[in-house]
Amino acid sequence: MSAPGETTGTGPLRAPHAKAAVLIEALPWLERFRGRTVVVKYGGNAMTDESLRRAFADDMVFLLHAGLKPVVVHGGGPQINAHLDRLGIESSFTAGLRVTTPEAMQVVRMVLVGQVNRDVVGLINRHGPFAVGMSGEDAHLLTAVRKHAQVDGRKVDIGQVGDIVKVEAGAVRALLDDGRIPVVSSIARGEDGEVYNVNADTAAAALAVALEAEKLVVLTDVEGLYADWPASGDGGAAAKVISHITAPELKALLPSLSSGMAPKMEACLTAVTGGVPQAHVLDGRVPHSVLLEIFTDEGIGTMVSPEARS
Ligand SMILES: Nc1ncnc2c1ncn2[C@@H]1O[C@H](COP(=O)(O)OP(=O)(O)O)[C@@H](O)[C@H]1O
Ligand SMILES: CC(=O)N[C@@H](CCC(=O)OP(=O)(O)O)C(=O)O
Repeated sequence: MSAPGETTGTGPLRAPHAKAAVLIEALPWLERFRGRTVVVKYGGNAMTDESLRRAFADDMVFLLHAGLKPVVVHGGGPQINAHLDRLGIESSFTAGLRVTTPEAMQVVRMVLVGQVNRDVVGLINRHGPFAVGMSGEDAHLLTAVRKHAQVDGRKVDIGQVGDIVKVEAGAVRALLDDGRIPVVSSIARGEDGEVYNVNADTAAAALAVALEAEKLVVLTDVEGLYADWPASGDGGAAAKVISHITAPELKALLPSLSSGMAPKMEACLTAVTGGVPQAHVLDGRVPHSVLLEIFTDEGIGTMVSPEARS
């Protein structure tokens, strides 16, 4: 590692200027986002590599020190799958949502709240006393009702999966005002006394709307929304990522989307139609993708905006 002021790479004169240019490029974005809330959905598929996990935690602490108010909503689909497998419990998905039996619900809650949430909080807190973990059940943060999936125009029962009907974000706001980073698991309470499994993209969007966030950032394991999925699904040279899509365009595209992308893009649509100025789907496999998106001129991944950019 080089000491401050030392030069590396392309030459003794250019390197410091290039570094200064990177910092200065961030200035308008620092001015724009200072004091603003950014909700970051951290998908289970983007959590598998240790160095990427550390880079993610660095990014959240960087945002905090830069004067933004980051809120993390995490997933953990692959981690839940692994635990269900170990227990010999079968799991299946309908329209991108886990069919959640009462038995599976216990595992979902245990893995998200007891394992993944703790891991994310621990990673961030290597930097200091910043992250505070919460389940969506805590302080009535997320209230849900039982959801049914729509398959070919039919309502299909998918068990204890919830649709969020109410967000009481007071506890999250209090943490933000105290300079903390709330880390939220996507479990919701029901007014019927049940506990519900909520897709983490959906939970992040609902929270972004309730907090009047400036941005929703969704980290996943692809570059963004591919136009010609599944043909471009290997991410090869021919893969075409949609860099910008408006809410009306996305609404028209939604019925054709499959698997995990369906709830993800629906969440982006919910966010921007609910008043969040921008939602982004980014590649969580790229180190520091959140910082690149927020603080550099060329956006990455797929951006969803309410209307066309002027
Ligand atoms: N049009 C599309 N563009 C990109 N990925 C898509 C598309 N349609 C389906 N997918 C799939 O959706 C996945 C992301 O959803 P998911 O697995 O639920 O991720 P996460 O755990 O990050 O929420 C991608 O890895 C890809 O396999
Ligand atoms: C209803 C539903 O599908 N819930 C998800 C919750 C976790 C999640 O969304 O995790 P990712 O973001 O990693 O996909 C599940 O049980 O897998």
